Amino acid sequence: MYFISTRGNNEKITASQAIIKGLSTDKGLYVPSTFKDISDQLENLVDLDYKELAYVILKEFLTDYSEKELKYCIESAYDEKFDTEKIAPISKVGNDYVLELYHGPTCAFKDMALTIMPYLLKTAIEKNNLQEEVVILTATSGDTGKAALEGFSDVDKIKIVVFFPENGVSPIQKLQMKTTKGQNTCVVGINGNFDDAQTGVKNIFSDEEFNKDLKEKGYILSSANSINIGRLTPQVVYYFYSYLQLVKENEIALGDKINFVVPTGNFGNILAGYYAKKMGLPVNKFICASNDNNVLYDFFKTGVYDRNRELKLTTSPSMDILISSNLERLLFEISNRDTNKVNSLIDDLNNKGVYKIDEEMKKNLSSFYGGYSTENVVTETIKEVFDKYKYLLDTHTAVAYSCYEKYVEDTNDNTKTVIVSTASPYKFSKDVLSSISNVDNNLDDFEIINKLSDLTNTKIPAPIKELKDLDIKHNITCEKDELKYEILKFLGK
Ligand SMILES: N[C@@H](CCOP(=O)(O)O)C(=O)O
Repeated sequence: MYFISTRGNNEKITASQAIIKGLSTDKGLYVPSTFKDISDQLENLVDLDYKELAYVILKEFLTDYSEKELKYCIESAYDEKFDTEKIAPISKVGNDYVLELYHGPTCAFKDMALTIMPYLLKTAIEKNNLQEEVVILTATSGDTGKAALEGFSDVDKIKIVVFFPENGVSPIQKLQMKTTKGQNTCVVGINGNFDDAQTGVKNIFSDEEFNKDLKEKGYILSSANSINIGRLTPQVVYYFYSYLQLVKENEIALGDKINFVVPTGNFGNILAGYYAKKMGLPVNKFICASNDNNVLYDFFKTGVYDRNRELKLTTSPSMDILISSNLERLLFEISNRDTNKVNSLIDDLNNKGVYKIDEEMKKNLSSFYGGYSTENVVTETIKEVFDKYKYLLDTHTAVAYSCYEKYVEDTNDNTKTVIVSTASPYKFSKDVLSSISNVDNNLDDFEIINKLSDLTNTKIPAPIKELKDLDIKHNITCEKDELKYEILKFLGK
């Protein structure tokens, strides 16, 4: 197994090299050369715990890591940093299942990969005898940033710079990032949106002169976003894990197909599920749930991807995205790996902001269904689910839940369904609280959190509770064309 680019420049590199590089030289994304079908092994995997299963899955992708190296990375990641031994527990809500991916150190699904990625990258640095220090650039709409900062804080030979939209994340997400300790961390709020941050970072990756200059100074760049396969591949694990949990608990029989509903922004999470399907996981549909930024909904409906619209700020900020990076990896697969087609579509996206896939590619989208939810529906859903089941959804999971309700209404599909819950409701406490009760405008963020806890009888996650006592460590803002300057300033160059 090796990694190749979605844009077909004939580069073939190992997993550890791809993790160091992040993005391919031709600006494409690295994809696995093949997918190993493990459907005939599923029966033997039912009783494995999260770590054991992570090894079974990851060894099929990260083939240049030895068993010892991979097990070390897995053991170091999935430990008491998570507040449950299950790591990714499932709660039954009505007839459906909610896969809770927010039990890690920063209370969002990004922890599922960003707790292991620092170990994978450190091992990669050693394996490849890299002399330079790695500078991780991360664009975030709220969740990736903190999870990456937490994972890479004070890791030797690595520095991390996070760019977030100054006015496009929740107050708690912002506080989480700004209070990050670690001598090697830098957090910058930009006057722009997430797409500006992500495009800026991608442009820096492909700026030959800047990269050459950094290399002379002893640095190379990498990414902690899901464009990096070191981020993406660990996310495949929880799709298998949730399926096998349902088998173990006799909710489904081995081989039954299930649906997954995934709140989606950058398309990394849902793509990881699609990769699991390519490895033989029995999946009927992936329901791709968007908020008011419904560019993906339109794409699945019409085959046209059109980012020429205004980005809306919503109560589910982590999904406030119009350029879904990982869709390029899906284009690669649905075109049967035709890199000419991928290049032409991406050229159209870059030059005109819009592309249209052909009928053949559209046919290969049959595993997906696109849905979206408006702000009012999100609010109503949080209330409805809490009133009915006493289960508290965060705003992103509420988008998923309501898209699923609409899907059932449209299709009458009664396949068992897992709703992927991507964040703790406490990260979006004001919007969650105001969905179920009146909120006094004079309350500060922590009074809101306490009220939410009292009212719903749910526990405030420790990493959020402790934010109150932490000092602000980062207070930089910049314009969207000043990213390079901020990086150099941080590096002291
Ligand atoms: N939702 C993200 C945006 C970046 O996505 P990623 O999965 O590619 O890191 C965020 O919270 O930052």
